[in-house]
Amino acid sequence: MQHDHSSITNIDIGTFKYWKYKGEGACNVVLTYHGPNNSKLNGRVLRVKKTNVSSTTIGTLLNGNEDQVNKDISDFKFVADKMSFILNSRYVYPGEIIRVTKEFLEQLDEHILNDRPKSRSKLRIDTNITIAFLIQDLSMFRDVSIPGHHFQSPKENFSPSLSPSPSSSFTRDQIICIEIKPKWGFLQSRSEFITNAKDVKSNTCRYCMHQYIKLQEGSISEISNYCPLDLYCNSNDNDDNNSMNIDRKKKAIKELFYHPQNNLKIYIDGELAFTGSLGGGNDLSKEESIQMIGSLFRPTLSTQSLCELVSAILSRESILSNLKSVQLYDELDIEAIYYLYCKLNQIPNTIGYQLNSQSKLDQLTNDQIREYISRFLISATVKDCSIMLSFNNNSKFNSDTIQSFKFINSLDISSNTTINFNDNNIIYYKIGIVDLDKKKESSIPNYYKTDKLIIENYQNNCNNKKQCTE
Ligand SMILES: O=P(O)(O)O[C@@H]1[C@@H](OP(=O)(O)O)[C@H](OP(=O)(O)O)[C@H](O)[C@H](OP(=O)(O)O)[C@H]1OP(=O)(O)O
Ligand SMILES: Nc1ncnc2c1ncn2[C@@H]1O[C@H](COP(=O)(O)OP(=O)(O)OP(=O)(O)O)[C@@H](O)[C@H]1O
Repeated sequence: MQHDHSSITNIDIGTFKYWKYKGEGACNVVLTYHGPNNSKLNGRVLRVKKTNVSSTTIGTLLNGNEDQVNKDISDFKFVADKMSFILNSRYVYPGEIIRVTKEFLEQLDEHILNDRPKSRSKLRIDTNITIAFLIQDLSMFRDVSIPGHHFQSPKENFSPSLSPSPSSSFTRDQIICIEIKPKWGFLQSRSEFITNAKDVKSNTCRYCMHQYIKLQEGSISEISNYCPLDLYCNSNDNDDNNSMNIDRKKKAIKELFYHPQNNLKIYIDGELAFTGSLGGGNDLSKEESIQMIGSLFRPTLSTQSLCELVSAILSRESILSNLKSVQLYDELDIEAIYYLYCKLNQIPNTIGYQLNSQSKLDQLTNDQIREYISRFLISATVKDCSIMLSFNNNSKFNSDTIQSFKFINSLDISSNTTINFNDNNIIYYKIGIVDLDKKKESSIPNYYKTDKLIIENYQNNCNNKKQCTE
C-alpha cells in the first residue's frame, strides 16, 4: 500500500527537551511545547502512541511500519473528515500528522518517565511508530506561554495588533481549562431487540451502573452521584423545564468536582491542577476536593460560581447535543450488534437466548450489517471522548454578577473586531473535543461481555436501584 504523503506535514519539532509531559489516557501520551519561540509549535501539543497489546498485534499482522503508517493516516482522516463533519468542525481539532524519529521517541520516553502516573507508566511510548500528531493545545489560548500575547494567533482570529500589553488585566488572569469526559448520555433501552435486562437498562444509565464495578474492583472508593444524563439534558429549551434543566447541568458539574475519577481534569495556565485518582491525581474525599478546588483559583472562584460559568458556556454551545446525537448511532444496542457481528464473521455467538424480533435481524444483508456496525463504532468513539473548555478567570465573575457577563467563543471573534481586554464583563472561551480515535470492530465481543458484567453486577449488588432521567 502507498502512503498518502500529502497528509503528512513537514514540521521540525526540535529536540525532545522542548516537550513537557502534559497528560495521558489508555493509548496516548500528550506533551506541551516548552521550547524557544516558534510560531509553528507555540500553543501546540504533541500526541504520541503508547505500546499496547493490540498495536503489537497490529504490528505483526500489518506489513510492518508501512501499513502502520497507513492505518494511522486513515485514523487521522476519520477524525479530520468524518468526526469533524458529524460533530461540527467548530469542535474538532484534528491537528497535523508529523514524522518522528525512533531516536526522538526513545529520548522522549526516558525524559518524561518520572512525570507519568505510576499506574499508567507500564506502557511506554511506542518507539517503533514513525508518526505523531501536532494539535492545538486546548487547555490554553494559543501562544499563552509568551507573556502578554494570549490572543496572538491569526488562526483564532484575534488581531495581533490588539494583543494586550503584559500589564493589562487580561494578561494577569489565569486561564482555566475544565476537561470533562462525559460518557454515555442516553438510556440503553431504545433498541427493540434488547431482551437482557430491558427493565434495568430503561431505568439506570450505563455510567451509574458501571460505578458499581469500579467500586468492586477498587479503582474508586466512593460511588459518584454524577449522572451523564444530567449533564446532557437540554438547557436551551424555551419551556418550563429550562431552569430545572440548568440546575441538573450544574448538579452534574458539581458532582464531577466532588468525584472527578477520570471524568474531570482542571488545568490552570496549561498545567494540570486537579483530577481524580483514575486521572492520575490523588484519591480525595468530597470535602478534600471542595477544599482543593477552592484553593486553586486566583482570585477566589467558588465551586458554585465555577459550576455556573461552565454550565452557562455549555448551554450556549451545541457541543453536548451534537455528542449525544452521534452517540445515538448506537441504535441496536450491543446485544443485537454482537449477534450481528457473530453472524457476519461466522463465529458462534454466546448470547444463549433469543433476542426480541430476532427474525428482523436475520433478514439484514451483510452490507446492512456492516453499516450498523460502523455506526455503532462511531457511537463508541463519542461515548469515550472528552470536552476541553478553556476560559479566562475574570476577577469580577461570581454567581451574583453572572447575568451581566457576556460569553464569547474565541472562534466568533473576527479579525477586524476590536477587543477590549480590560472589559471586566467578558469571558472569552475556547471549546473542543479530544480523543476521537476510531474504535476497533474486534472490540465488539469485549463490549458485549462488559455490558453483561455491568448489568449483572448492578442487579446483584445495588440494593437501591437508581432512576436516571433523559
Ligand atoms: O468501556 P468503558 O466505558 O469503561 O470505557 C473505557 C475507558 O474507561 P472509563 O470507563 O472511561 O474509565 C478507558 O479509560 P481509562 O483507560 O480507564 O481511563 C479507555 O478510554 C477505553 O478506551 P480503549 O478501549 O482503550 O480505546 C474505554 O473503552 P471503550 O470506550 O473502548 O469501551
Ligand atoms: N489538544 C489537546 N490539548 C490539550 N490537552 C490535550 C489535548 N489532547 C489531549 N490532551 C490531554 O491529554 C490527555 C490524554 O489524551 P487522550 O485523551 O487523547 O489520550 P488517550 O490515551 O487517547 O485517552 P483514552 O484513555 O480515552 O483512550 C487528555 O485527557 C487531555 O488532558
